[in-house]
Amino acid sequence: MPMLPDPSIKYKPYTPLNLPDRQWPSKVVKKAPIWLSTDLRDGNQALANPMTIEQKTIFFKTLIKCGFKEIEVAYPAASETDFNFVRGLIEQKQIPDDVWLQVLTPAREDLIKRTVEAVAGTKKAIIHMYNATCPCFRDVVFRNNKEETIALAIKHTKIVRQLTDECTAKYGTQFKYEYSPETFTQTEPEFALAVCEAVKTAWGKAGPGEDERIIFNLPATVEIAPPNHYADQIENFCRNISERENIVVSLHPHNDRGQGCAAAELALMAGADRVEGCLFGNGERTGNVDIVNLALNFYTQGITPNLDFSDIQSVIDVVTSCNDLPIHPRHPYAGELVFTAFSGSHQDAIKKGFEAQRIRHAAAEEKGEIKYWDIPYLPIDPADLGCTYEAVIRVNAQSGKGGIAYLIQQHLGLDLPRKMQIAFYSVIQEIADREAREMMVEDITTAFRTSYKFGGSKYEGRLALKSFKIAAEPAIDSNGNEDEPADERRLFDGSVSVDGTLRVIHGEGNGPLSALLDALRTHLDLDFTVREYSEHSIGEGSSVKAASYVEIVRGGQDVKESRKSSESWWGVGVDADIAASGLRAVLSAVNSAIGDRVLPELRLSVGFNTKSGLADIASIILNSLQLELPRRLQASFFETVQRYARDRAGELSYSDLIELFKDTYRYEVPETPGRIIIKTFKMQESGDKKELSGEFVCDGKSRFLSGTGNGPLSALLSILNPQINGTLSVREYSEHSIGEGSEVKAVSYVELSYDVDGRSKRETAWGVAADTDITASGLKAVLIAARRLNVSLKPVVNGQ
Ligand SMILES: CC(=O)SCCNC(=O)CCNC(=O)[C@H](O)C(C)(C)COP(=O)(O)OP(=O)(O)OC[C@H]1O[C@@H](n2cnc3c(N)ncnc32)[C@H](O)[C@@H]1OP(=O)(O)O
Ligand SMILES: CC(C)C(=O)C(=O)O
Repeated sequence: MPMLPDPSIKYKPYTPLNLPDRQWPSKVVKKAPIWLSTDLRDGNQALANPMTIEQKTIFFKTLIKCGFKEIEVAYPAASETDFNFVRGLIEQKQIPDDVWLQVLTPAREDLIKRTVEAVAGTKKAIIHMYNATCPCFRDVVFRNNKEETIALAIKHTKIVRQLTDECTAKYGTQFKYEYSPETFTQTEPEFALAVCEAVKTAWGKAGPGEDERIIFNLPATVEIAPPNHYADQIENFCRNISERENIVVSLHPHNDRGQGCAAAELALMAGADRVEGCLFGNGERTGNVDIVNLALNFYTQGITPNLDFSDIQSVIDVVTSCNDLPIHPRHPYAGELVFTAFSGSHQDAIKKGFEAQRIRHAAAEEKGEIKYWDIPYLPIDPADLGCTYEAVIRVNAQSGKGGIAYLIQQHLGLDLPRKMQIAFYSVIQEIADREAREMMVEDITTAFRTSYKFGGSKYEGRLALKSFKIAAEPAIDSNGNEDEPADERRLFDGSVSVDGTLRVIHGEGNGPLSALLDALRTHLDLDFTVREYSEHSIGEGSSVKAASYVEIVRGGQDVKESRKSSESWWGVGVDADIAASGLRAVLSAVNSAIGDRVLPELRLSVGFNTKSGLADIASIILNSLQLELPRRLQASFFETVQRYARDRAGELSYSDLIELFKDTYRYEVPETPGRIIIKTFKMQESGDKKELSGEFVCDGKSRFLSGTGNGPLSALLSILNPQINGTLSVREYSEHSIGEGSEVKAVSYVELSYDVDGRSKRETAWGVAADTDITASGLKAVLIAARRLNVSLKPVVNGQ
């Protein structure tokens, strides 16, 4: 059957109340009402499979935990289950002293008796009696006229009074009485008032004390009108019922028009004191009013709701399992999608909102002001309900850069610059479109790591920084201006893995990044310049790290061109050292830029292009012996290599080169009896100095010698210098480890200079040595350098 073109031939509109002086529209509710949960009665009676005693017990405990002080637990006359459940609660003393047990009964003597019996012995009980008062029910269900309806209510109220008085006398149970004219909203307003006046008189003991007041529960049993009509009806009732102070006006909205919450809120403005409803809106048909929704509406107005949903998920779990009904994903406050934004503009606003709020809160904190929650699209802080921000932003093809950047910030701690957000957004968009699915956080972080070669060896790109040193040297002041100090130039010396092979590279620039780019240009033929750079810190205290972001463009363009260039690549780097984070960011961007481009191979070049030749030879030593030669040693060895190659007409293989290195520096070559050998040694503290003592063999003669210095090397020189003609001193020293775990060794590089009186030229030589003991490696390196300098020993006097 189609819908009617003119529904007025079938449905009557509601009759508005003539209340021209209504006050409620300008009232503001400033405190939460008394709440009654009727989950275990109205909610339960609406279930296909009403709850078992076990389920009701679990639910009851949850309601107590949420803070309900009035709970309608059953319709005890309806079933053994309900009756026994109530008895169980009482007999097992499961009811806190401040909680009222409410039970429902129709206006029938036998059923009232059974109901009072159910609660006998409990501390506090509310007997809730109802009978139908509206014309349709009067005529159709009860076939009673108005007088008979009032008489029924009076008679059974008196029965309730008598039975409860007897129960109080016998068991000490304290009673309140609640009466519901069903369905209030469809009852003539003056008749609803007349019935309630009659019931109040019949009850005979309503007073102004908190526990003396009679409860008139005014149900919108079926929601048949807009919420303003309910508010008018409630205001009219409150204004016209006598002894208002002796009455609790209670609301019992249903949700047939989907306006249960609105009706309750307007009716509270109209003067009601109490609300009956169910968690998440279970109940007959479309349900009772949702108390969680109402309570949290109060909360988000800054009003304490007197109910606690700070672990809303545990409440959802109990309610859904006991009711065996799901909660809609869009259900206010509780649905799994209600704190989630998929769409780009929402995500962007939320991200900006969090940033702005952080700043606002910091300022408010300083001024001792309230830190108000004010985030676009999020009326409540999910954390207040025990939810995480995890699901606030979820990404699909409708999402924008802001949301994606938010997730990167949340999960990787990176605050991407705006232009990089745009660049990464297109990466995600492409995947989301192609795969036509939601992008989970892990999809996004993995795409980020893969795109920017970020996050450890697993994501390493074709170029990866292995070690580096940045040195400063004064720049030549081209202006010749002596008043201002000249800027310093930066020298980059480092090793970079290039497609798995270690390469030693050197470069110079105004700063570390341009020095690295210069090194890439020189050694790998990669020409890029930085167009944008930014950085921020991650974390605090000793664990603080720097995150750097760079945008590079092709080199060889002038500033104007490079500013306009539409082709650019972004990179990111994180490191405890800020220079390292910037260098990593450059390599990350370069990795994107080079794609599959073939890079110049590592070759043995001993020609006159010293910059790359020197580095290539250092790279070969690094790859074969794992030795990271200091810059000056590279230069020194390079000269040796060039001489060697010249003597052999340029013929030099990789293995020749390695042998040449070992031979030159006596590296990993068994010690041959030299002019000075250390056989055994001991280091010990001597005041704030170090004392070295040991057995030395000088020109084949064993000597026990000792000396002190600031460290082992100066202590050794203090031993050697008195034995030789001239003076040895350390010009440069460095060390690093090679190998891993128990195989780890220290390698020391020492450059000694040798001054001999009468010789105009000071001689220098390098020594390289490795040992599992770092002191021994340093001492050995000194002795190798000394032997290479051909120091002449003084003659031995008296065995000394
Ligand atoms: C709006 C609400 O939610 S009201 C609460 C509704 N909840 C329930 O009905 C759940 C529990 N109900 C039950 O278990 C049963 O209906 C019982 C035990 C109360 C009564 O069962 P029965 O005696 O078999 O009667 P039945 O279920 O047919 O109820 C209808 C009878 O009760 C009468 N009745 C209905 N409401 C009331 C009332 N509030 N006061 C007095 N009598 C009433 C009807 O007029 C009808 O009487 P009739 O048999 O003389 O025509
Ligand atoms: C018993 C009454 C209050 C009721 O449940 C209703 O009218 O919906």
